[in-house]
Amino acid sequence: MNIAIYGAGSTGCYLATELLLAGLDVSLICRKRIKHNIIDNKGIHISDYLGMTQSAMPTKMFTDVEHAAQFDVVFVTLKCHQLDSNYPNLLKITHANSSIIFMQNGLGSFDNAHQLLPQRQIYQGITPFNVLQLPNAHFHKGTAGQFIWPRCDHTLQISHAMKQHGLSCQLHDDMAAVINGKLLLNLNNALNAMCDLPIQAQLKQRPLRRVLAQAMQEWLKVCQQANRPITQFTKVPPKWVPVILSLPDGLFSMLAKSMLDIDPKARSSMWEDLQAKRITEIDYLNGAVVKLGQQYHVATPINQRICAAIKRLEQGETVDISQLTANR
Ligand SMILES: NC(=O)C1=CN([C@@H]2O[C@H](COP(=O)(O)OP(=O)(O)OC[C@H]3O[C@@H](n4cnc5c(N)ncnc54)[C@H](OP(=O)(O)O)[C@@H]3O)[C@@H](O)[C@H]2O)C=CC1
Ligand SMILES: CC(C)(CO)C(=O)C(=O)O
Repeated sequence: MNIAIYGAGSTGCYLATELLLAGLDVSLICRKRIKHNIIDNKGIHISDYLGMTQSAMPTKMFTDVEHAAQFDVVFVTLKCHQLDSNYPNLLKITHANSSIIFMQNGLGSFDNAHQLLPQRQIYQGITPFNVLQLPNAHFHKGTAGQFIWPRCDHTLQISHAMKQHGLSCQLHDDMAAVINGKLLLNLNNALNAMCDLPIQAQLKQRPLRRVLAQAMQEWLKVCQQANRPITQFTKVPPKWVPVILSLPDGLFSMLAKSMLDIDPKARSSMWEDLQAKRITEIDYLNGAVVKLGQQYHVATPINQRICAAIKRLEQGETVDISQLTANR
């Protein structure tokens, strides 16, 4: 089985390293700057918030698909808005028995995949933790979790190889529920980017927690109305997460120890996007809640305001976050 990571950046390089450490054949399809960085630093270096460090060199690295082989499994770790233009390349580097696993956050990014990738096994996977790209081909995992993939023949083989090397992943049968559950957590990406604080410091501020709680309540209402199942990612069921977030500081720190037990420097990927002046994934996160809210007649005023604020930040304008937190 040969594996490719298509669009290897933060999460893709981290994933590639875990798979290489499991003894698998893993190639990257990546930008020239990533390839040269990995060569100059003699491999990809990963670390995590618990002190783990590991390194590995990809089997091969391609900066265009013309010279790439056909792969049995392709993990697509592009940003949401980069998918549409890359379907022809994904078709070229796969065959009729390939599995293509899309690892994007949020909803709606791979709506066109089934039509544009005929005769391919198409799945969605999830990275439930944060990865920060540091200098010298170093990728740091700042929060807890394991890669989550759909159960299929290829992921069963990968999971087996990982287990044999002391690594782990989770396989699920109902990825739609997992995606809905992950979106609940990703509703914090925009707020984290806007307040410009590490996630841990942000969660210590009750007004910011209460805005997040309201954004989550809106998504939970949409899920209920639309009959969408939602997987539990936290110690408590999804409907309790906004309740706990809204508690006064003392009670929150007591009850939400695991939420706060993260790298004190970890930030959301949207914070990284705004810092790098890249377009964000807001349309697929809070924007997806607004869109489904309209479809199912659920009001989503907080998510609408968050989307509008992020759009202003994308345009280089400033945003006063106290307008969102006022009276909360
Ligand atoms: N970062 C994180 O902590 C987490 C991210 N996620 C999700 O995972 C997905 C991927 O995020 P992330 O890993 O941060 O994204 P990155 O931007 O770090 O990685 C994507 C990479 O693909 C490159 N790329 C784009 N087009 C091509 C192409 N045609 N050929 C080769 N390379 C290409 C990008 O280059 P360029 O920048 O030049 O476009 C970039 O290096 C997102 O949906 C995100 O929401 C989920 C959990 C955590
Ligand atoms: C892990 C988490 C929820 C961290 O914010 C994330 O998915 C992201 O940064 O995109």
